[in-house]
Amino acid sequence: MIELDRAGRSFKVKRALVHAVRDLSFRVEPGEFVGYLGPNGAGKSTTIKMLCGILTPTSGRVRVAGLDPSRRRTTLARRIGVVFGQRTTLWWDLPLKDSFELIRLLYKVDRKVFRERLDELVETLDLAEFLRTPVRQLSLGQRMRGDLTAALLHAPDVLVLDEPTIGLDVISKNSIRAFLLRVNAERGTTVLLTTHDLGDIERLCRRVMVIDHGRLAFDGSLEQLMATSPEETIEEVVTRLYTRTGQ
Ligand SMILES: Nc1ncnc2c1ncn2[C@@H]1O[C@H](COP(=O)(O)OP(=O)(O)OP(=O)(O)O)[C@@H](O)[C@H]1O
Repeated sequence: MIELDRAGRSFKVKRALVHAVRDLSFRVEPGEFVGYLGPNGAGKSTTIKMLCGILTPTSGRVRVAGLDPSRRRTTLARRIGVVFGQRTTLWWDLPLKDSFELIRLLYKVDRKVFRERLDELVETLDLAEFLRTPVRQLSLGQRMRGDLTAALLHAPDVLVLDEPTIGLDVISKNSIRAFLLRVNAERGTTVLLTTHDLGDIERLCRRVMVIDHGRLAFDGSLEQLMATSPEETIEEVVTRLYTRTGQ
């Protein structure tokens, strides 16, 4: 579903070249739920931007659902849903339901199918009482549930989440985590999740990839990650991994 083959992305900053992602190769199969970890500046957002077609790789190859994201961005948009926890993709001044209707029109989703999907998402994410509220008046947790709904209305095969639980309280976090597990289990949606919250990883991800300095530093199951140092907590294991690769 996701395939990177020696993908790289560099940026020219003044006269220097910053290698945000180097020689990155991995595959994510349909239905997997993968955590994508790494310290600040490791290259996670750059990877995600290449997956959505926002950034073109400067070397190597990226494929999502068999498509080259930067060349087939419009076609890919129908297969992928993306949530950036740090900023909304909803229309700031519009009531939530109007944002959803605009998404229906943009993706040309059949009215009846849309209604059914929206009803289900609104019920699961408990959004009914906020549908008429402008996005700018929503709390962070309410807004995040709105963003998740928006990302799933066109029933994508792949869901890419960039810090979807950032700033949320424990209750909101737990409800979003339960929702994501359900989407993955019931719809078979492939999920790639970037987070600094290791609770997200423990609760959600069967597989974990760690990137540092643009390179893959670990790729394996959560059990394998923990088995690298059985006495340690996940925070300790990840800290050690970040420190080691950061040297
Ligand atoms: N547009 C850009 N121009 C120049 N350098 C960039 C650009 N985007 C990212 N970088 C650099 O690439 C590296 C990787 O950045 P990226 O945003 O992918 O990291 P990240 O893992 O998402 O970090 P964080 O956890 O802090 O969000 C950093 O050194 C960053 O400064």
